Amino acid sequence: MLIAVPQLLDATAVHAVRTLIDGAQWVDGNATSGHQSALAKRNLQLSEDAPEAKQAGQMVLDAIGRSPLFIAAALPLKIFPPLFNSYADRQAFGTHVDNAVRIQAGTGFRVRSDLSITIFLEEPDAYDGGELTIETHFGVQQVKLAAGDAVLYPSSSLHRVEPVTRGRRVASFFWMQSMIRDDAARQMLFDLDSSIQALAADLGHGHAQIIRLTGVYHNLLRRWSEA
Ligand SMILES: O=C(O)CCC(=O)C(=O)O
Ligand SMILES: [Fe+2]
Repeated sequence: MLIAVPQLLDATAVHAVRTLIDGAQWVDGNATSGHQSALAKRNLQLSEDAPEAKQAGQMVLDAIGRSPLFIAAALPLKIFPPLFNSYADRQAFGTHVDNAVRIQAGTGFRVRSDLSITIFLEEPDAYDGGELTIETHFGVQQVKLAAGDAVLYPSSSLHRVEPVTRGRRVASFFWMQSMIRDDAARQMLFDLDSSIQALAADLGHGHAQIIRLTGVYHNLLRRWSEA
């Protein structure tokens, strides 16, 4: 399932993150790749332990913590510290799936990648190409969103970044272990939650049937989640 999260970062946050990272030192993106990805990957990344990456990463974590849509869609258990990448001059990332387990250098913090996210940090009209192309059960989807918008997608899906032929594409990306490992189960919980929220807006959270449905949501989460 692909889920767009519009304006996960507002314009002020995008500007603050870009100001920090644009002045930082970028390195060959293969620093974080697995063997298969390394063959396909041609881009630049901020080094994981660059102070700018840590500070900008914290801004991204603050933003996702404030987004009810992100939380409802991802149901995150563990989040790999946000990374930042950039593509220009025909750089691209060929078709791959993300490594199943990410281990943070230095700390040994381990995250099973259930979900991947790309947060676009450049306006789409500032560059050509650079679509995130994701193969789904409903066919191939191409994603290129406004600065500050994000897309969540299963880390298990084949995906690639198309060559950037003009300008520069800048993004934040990272992986998450969800409380709900199974994509279909997570999608059902998200649909149920979204419908409950929409009904509650009409009928009020105190409505007896909304209370029952909210109970069903939590009881499914209790049954299925790792916490
Ligand atoms: O830049 C992107 O949107 C995705 C990057 C990616 O697929 C990866 O680093 O594994
Ligand atoms: Fe990837």
